[in-house]
Amino acid sequence: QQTLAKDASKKRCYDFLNMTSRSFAAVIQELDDQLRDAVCLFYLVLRGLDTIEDDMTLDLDRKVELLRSFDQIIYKKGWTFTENGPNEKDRALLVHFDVVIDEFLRLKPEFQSVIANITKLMGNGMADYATGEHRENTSIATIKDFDLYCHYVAGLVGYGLSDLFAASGLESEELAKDKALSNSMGLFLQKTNIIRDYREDLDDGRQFWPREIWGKYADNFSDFIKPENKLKAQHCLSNMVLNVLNDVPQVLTYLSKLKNQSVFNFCAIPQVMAISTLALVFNNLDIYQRNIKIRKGEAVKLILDSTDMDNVVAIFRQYVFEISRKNEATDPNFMEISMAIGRIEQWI
Ligand SMILES: COc1cccc([C@H]2O[C@H](CC(=O)N[C@@H](CC(=O)O)C(=O)O)C(=O)N(CC(C)(C)C)c3ccc(Cl)cc32)c1OC
Repeated sequence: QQTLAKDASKKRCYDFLNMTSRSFAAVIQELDDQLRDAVCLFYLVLRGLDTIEDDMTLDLDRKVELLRSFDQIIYKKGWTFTENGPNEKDRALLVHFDVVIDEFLRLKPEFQSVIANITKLMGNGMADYATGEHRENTSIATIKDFDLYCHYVAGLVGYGLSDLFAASGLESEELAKDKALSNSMGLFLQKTNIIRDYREDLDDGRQFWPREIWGKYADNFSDFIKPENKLKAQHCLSNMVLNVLNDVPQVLTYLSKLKNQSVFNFCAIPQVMAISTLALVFNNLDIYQRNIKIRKGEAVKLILDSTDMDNVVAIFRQYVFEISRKNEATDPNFMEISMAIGRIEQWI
C-alpha cells in the first residue's frame, strides 16, 4: 500500500512538470535514472519560487518573507500556499506543493542540500532585488546589476544543476567547481529571453534591459516602439545582442566538458534554441511590437540535431554567421559585434 502511495505522489510531480513546461519537461524525463527525479524536483522547487516572485497580488513583505524562507519551506511536510494565486497553471503547483515536498524529502540527502542551498541563495537574491534600490519602476540600472539579477534567477540554476550532475556521479566535480561556466549557461538563456520578451514585459510594466545600455539610445524605455525611433531601436537591440554574445564561448566550453549523453542533450537543447532565437531577434525590430519565437519546425530540427558536440558547434557556427551577415557597418556596435564574433569563431 505504502509503495502505491509513493508511486502516486511521484507521478503527480511529473504531471506538474508536464503542466508547467511543454517541450522542456520531455527533455528532463529523458535524463538517466540517477538524475531524473532530482532535476524534476529542482525544476518544481524553482517554479514554486518563481511563482511567488511573479505574484503581483502578494504584498511586498509577505513576498519577501516567503522568498527568504523557501529553503526551509521545502522541508515542511504538508505545506501548501493558498493565500491567493497568480494564474491557474502556476497556482495549482503551490496549492499542491505538499506533494513536491514529500518527493523532495525522498531524494538522497546530497541532492536535497544542493537544491536547498540554491533555493536559499536565489530566494534571498530575489528578495534583495524586490526591495533593493533597483525598485524605482522595477528597472535595472547598470550592466553590473543586469548580470547580478540574471545570476540570481538563472546563473544559480546552472550552479545547482552542475552540482546535481556531480553528485549523481554522471559528470565531474571539476565542472561543478568552475562557477563561471555554469553561470554563463544561465545568463545566455535568461538574457536571450529578456531581449525576446521586450514587448511582453513592457506591457506587463516590467523592464529588465539595463538602463546603462538603453539609456544611450532613448530617454524612455518605451520610446523604441515608436516608428520615428526605428534607427535608435535597432542600435539598442544590437547593443543588447552584443552583451549576450560574450557568454557564448563559456557556454560552448561547458558543453564540451559533458560526458553523459542524457546530460548533454538536456544542457545543449536550450542553448541551441537560445542561439537560434538570438539570430532571429538580431536587427529584427518586430521584437518591439510582439513576442517572436523560432518556428516549430526549426525547433524540432534543433532538438534532433543537438546530440553531440560537433553538431552543436555547427549549429552555433550557422547562427553566428547569420548574425555576422546581418551586422551593419553603420551600426555604432558594428566593430564590437565583429570582435565578439571573432572570439566565438576562435572557439568554433
Ligand atoms: C546548466 O544549466 C542548465 C542546463 C540545462 C537547462 C537549463 C535551463 O533550461 C531551461 C529551458 C526551458 O525551460 N525552456 C523553455 C522555453 C523558454 O522558457 O523559452 C521550455 O522549453 O519550456 C530554462 O530556460 N530554465 C530557466 C532559466 C534560464 C531561468 C534557468 C531552466 C529552469 C530550470 C532548470 Cl532545472 C533548468 C533550466 C539550465 O539552466 C541554466
